[in-house]
Amino acid sequence: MAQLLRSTQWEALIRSKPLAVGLGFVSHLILNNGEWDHSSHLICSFWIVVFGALAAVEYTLDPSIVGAIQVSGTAAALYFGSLLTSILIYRAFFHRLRKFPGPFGNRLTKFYSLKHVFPNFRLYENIEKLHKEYNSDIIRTGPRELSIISADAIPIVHGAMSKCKKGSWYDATKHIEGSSTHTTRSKLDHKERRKAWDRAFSTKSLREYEPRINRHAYALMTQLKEQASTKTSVRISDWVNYYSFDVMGDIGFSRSFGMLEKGKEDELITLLHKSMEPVSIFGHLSWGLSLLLRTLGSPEMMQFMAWTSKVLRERKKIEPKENDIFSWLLNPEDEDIPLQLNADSRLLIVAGSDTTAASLTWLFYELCKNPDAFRKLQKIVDEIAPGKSFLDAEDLANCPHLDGVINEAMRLHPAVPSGVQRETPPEGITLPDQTYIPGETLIWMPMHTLQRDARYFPSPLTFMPERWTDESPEHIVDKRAYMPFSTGVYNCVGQKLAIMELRSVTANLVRTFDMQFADGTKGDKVETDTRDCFTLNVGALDVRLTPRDGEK
Ligand code: HEM
Repeated sequence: MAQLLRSTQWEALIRSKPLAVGLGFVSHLILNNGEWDHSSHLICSFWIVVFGALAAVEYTLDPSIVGAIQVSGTAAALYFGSLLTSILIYRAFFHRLRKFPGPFGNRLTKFYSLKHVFPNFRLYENIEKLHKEYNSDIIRTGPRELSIISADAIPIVHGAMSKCKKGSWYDATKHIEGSSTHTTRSKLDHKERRKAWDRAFSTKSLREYEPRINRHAYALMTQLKEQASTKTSVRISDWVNYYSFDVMGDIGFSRSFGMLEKGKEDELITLLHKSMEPVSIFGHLSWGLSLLLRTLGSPEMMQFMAWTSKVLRERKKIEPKENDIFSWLLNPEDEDIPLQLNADSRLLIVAGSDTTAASLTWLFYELCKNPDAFRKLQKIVDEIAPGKSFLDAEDLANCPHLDGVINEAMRLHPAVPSGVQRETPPEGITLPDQTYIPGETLIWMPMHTLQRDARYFPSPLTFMPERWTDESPEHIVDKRAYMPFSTGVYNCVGQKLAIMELRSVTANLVRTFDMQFADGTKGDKVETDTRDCFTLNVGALDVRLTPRDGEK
């Protein structure tokens, strides 16, 4: 072998600089086709093997470690130099998205987005600034990625007939837990699996869950009364978290997580939030997130996944008296739990708890910030079933002003603020204004920015529940721009349940208490500590709750 390698031709080939440069260009041609985001670990391993082997061969020819490192190092420098030069020149000047405005750095690499993530971990705010800076509805936020804030584009990107599919972002944890109904990128697989979820959230099923929602909302009020009687400051953001977790435990798995009862931050909530933290930094850098999870891993994510699978295993062993969500998802004939249902158990808890808790926290923040809106809501709620000690879902099913408060809080503070990733079909899409978006482009439509756009919601930064009722409908120009639950076939399956929860907690809280920011605070932590981790990790909200005279 060594003899063979020692032939002059081989020696020349191994040390050939033009060859290393040429291979760099060829690699770019290969990498430019297809999707490699979740193969980054394989590609890196391949490079390590190739350049390691080159050093080994060189050592065989000339047994000098320094020489071997030099030859391999030079080849690597030339190879990566030409690969990177080729990629950067192509992305900067020849890429199919070159006509779209945006920061130059974002054309070259998604790493540049990290600049927009730090220091506040709220990418959506910084993307909004970029739309303003470039005065454009469409900006380039990555080499093959656009951010679009046009209501006209929503049906084409997200609508029921859209040809767009979910982008590579959804595959980040596929190697660990397979795909959930939410993360599967196959339209057919999603359609099949979504049928069971739709049954779990049908009107009939929701009616079955109602008493359980009432029970937990009642437990929340009882705990808050206890807190209010002994403390001048109640961390309401924590309490709504306990509530939303307990509801999910009960309706999802027929068990209580007992968080309202314990009344303290459960390790699981900490775990969930920690497991979502890498997403705040790498959320928009799919291959980076994938590489991170495959190399360094995320112990918190693994622990959280192990816990949700355990919850599901325990649920499978019991025969609940009342149907829960997993009554619709589990097949009693399956002996083992299919991997995909483990992913769905995590989906249910993440999608159903944090989003609802974040929405409630922001809603109470807005009510404290706008005392007139608080009093008006209180007055309206007082008129609903005045003789009852507790308002249940049925009492609250028809109160447009209450719904206006909820919609307005979710308009200003959507729980998924950066939107969701979609990818255009190979032939591309054409927007109503005739803008052509080429194929295989990743698109984000940030709800935070769309829902604060004065073209669609005049006086966009004003908290105005009346825009959703007969009182001030002219303050909604284009309702399509309101999509906190997303829209189309992938929209939130739990939205009706979420609305029931929001109604129940909001109405019962305002009729039981007067509420204001805790002394010396103005909800500042919610403003400063909230992080965008796909869903929001909301900062703490401390309020003063005063039981009302003649409280119902
Ligand atoms: C205010 C509360 C909520 C908000 C703002 C919200 C928002 C969203 C959004 C934006 C999506 C689309 C995600 C995407 O396309 O990547 C979604 C999907 C989903 N949500 Fe919600 N959600 C809320 C509450 C809930 C609740 C209470 C549940 C369940 C009990 C739930 C279960 C789901 C599921 C299963 C999906 C995936 C649906 C699919 O892909 O077919 N959500 N949600």
